Amino acid sequence: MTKITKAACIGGGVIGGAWAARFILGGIDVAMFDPHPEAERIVGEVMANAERAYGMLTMAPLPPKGKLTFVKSIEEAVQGADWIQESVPERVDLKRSVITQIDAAADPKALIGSSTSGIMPTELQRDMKHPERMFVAHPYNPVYLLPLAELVGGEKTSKATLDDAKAKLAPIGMKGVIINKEIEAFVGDRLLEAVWREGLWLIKDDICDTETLDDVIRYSFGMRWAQMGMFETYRIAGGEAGMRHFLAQFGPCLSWPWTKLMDVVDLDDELVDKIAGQSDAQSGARGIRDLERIRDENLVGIMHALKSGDGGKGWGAGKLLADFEQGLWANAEKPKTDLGQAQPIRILETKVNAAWVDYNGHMTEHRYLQVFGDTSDGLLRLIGVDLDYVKNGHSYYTVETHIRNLGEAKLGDALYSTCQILSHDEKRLHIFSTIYNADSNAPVATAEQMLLHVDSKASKAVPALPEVIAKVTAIAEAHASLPAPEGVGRAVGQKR
Ligand SMILES: NC(=O)C1=CN([C@@H]2O[C@H](COP(=O)(O)OP(=O)(O)OC[C@H]3O[C@@H](n4cnc5c(N)ncnc54)[C@H](O)[C@@H]3O)[C@@H](O)[C@H]2O)C=CC1
Ligand SMILES: C[N+](C)(C)CC(=O)CC(=O)[O-]
Repeated sequence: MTKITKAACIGGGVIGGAWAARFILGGIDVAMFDPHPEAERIVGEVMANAERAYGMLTMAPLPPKGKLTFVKSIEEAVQGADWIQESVPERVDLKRSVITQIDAAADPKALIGSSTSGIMPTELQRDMKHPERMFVAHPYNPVYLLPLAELVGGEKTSKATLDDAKAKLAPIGMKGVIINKEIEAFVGDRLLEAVWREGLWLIKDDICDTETLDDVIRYSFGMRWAQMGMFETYRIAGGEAGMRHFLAQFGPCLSWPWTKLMDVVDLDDELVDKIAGQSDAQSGARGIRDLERIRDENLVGIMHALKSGDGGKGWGAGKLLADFEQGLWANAEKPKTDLGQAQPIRILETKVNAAWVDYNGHMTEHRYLQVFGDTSDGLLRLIGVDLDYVKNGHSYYTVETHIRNLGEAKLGDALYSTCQILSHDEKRLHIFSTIYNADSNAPVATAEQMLLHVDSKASKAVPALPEVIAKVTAIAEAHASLPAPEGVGRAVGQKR
C-alpha cells in the first residue's frame, strides 16, 4: 500500500491545523510552517479536540502518533516531505507564491496539495517548475473527521499524481474523489454556495432567522444528505416510478421560481450585523472549541450509525470507517501476550469518552457491554478468529452475558480489560472478563459470557476449526490452574 511517510503543512489555521491532526493521528510526522505568533497554541487546541474525537471514533489500534514540529520557513518544512499541504488564506496571489516557493524547495516527486475552496489548480500551478505533481486536495471541516477530499487536477497535473494522491489518502481513513474537470469551487462548494446564497436571501428578507434556517436543515434534509446525498434520496422520493417520475413532477418547479439562486445578495453592513447578531443569539453562549467538541461528538455518532447501515456492512462514511478500522487491525502490532501464562490475558486499553457518559456522570450501561464485546473480539483475534476466518463462514456468537458493575467509571478514566478462559469444548467458549481502572487497578465491572462457535451461513453451532481449538486449548490449559474468579456463576437476586 502506498503511504505518506512525512507531511508538511503550510498554514496551520482552521484547515491546516486539522490536516496536521489527521496526519499525526495517522502515524505521520508533520513539519508545520505558519508565521502566526499563536500558531502553536491554535494547532495544539485543534489537536486536543482531534485526539478526543478519535478516542470516541474508534477502538481499533491507531498507529503510534506522528511527531509535530514547528519550523521557521517553507523551505525547512518541506525537507523530506512526500505530501505537502498548502492551507494559507484564500487569495490567488498568496497561494501561487507559496506554492511556487514549495515547488522550488521540495523533492520534485513530492505531492503538493492545495486546500483551496475554489481556485482552479491551473491558476495555482502557473509558475511551478514541476507542476505535474500539484493538485487541489479540497477537504471538509473538520478534516480529521470528515473523510472526503476532492482531488482536482489543473492543465499540467498528471493523471498519475491524482491516482497516487487518492491511494495515499486511503491509509489515513480518507476518501479521495477525483473530479473529472476543473471548475471554480469544484463540486462540494458549488452545491454549498447555492444553498448559502439562498439562505442569505431568506435571512435578508426576514422569511426566518438563522436558528430557524438551521433547524430546517438539521431536522430534515441534512440527515438525508449525510447518508444518501441528493440523487439517491430523490430516486426514493419518486416512489415506485423512481427518478423519472421525480424529475417529471418537480422539474417544472425550478422555473416557477422556487429559488432566487441567480441573484447575489449584497452583504452590506446592515445584513452582516443582522446575521452576526442572530448567530450570537443562537450560539454565542458557547465558545468555538466547545462548539467544535459538540460537532465532533455528533459527527462520530452519525458515523457510528452509518457503520451499522446496510445490514451491518456499513454505508457511506460508515463503510469507509469500517474499512479504515479493518486496515488498522491488519497493520496493528500483534500483541506480545504470552498465551501460555497462568494469568488472565490483558486485552484492551481504552478511555471513558464523552459520548459514553450518562446523566449520572458515569459510563452508561451499554458501553460496558461494548467494552466487554471488544474484549471478547480481542480474545477471538488471539485464537485466530479474525476477519478472514469470519469471511470464510465461521465465527463465535455470544449467547449469554452476565455483567456486574462494581465501581464507577467516569469521563476520561483510563481503563483496561482482561479475559480468562473458564472452560471450553469444540463448540463452546466460557469466558470471564474484567474491566479495571488503569490508575488504581481496581475492578470496575466483570462479565461472564458463553460463546458458541457457528457456521454463520447455516446459522447453527458447529465445531471450531482445529487450529482455533488448538489455540483455545493452550490458553485454557494455562488458565486451568487459576482460581475461579470471584462472582463466577452468580445469579441476579438477593440472598435469602
Ligand atoms: N475554513 C473552512 O471551512 C475551509 C477552508 N478551506 C480552505 O483552506 C484554506 C485555509 O483556510 P482556513 O484554514 O479556514 O484559514 P485560516 O485563516 O484559519 O488559516 C490560514 C492560516 O494561514 C497562515 N498563513 C498566512 N500566510 C501564510 C504563509 N505565507 N505561509 C504559511 N502560513 C500562512 C495564517 O497565519 C493562518 O494561520 C483556504 O484556502 C480555504 O479556502 C477548505 C475547506 C474548508
Ligand atoms: C466555506 N468554505 C467554502 C471554506 C467551505 C469549504 O470549502 C468546505 C467545507 O468545509 O464546508
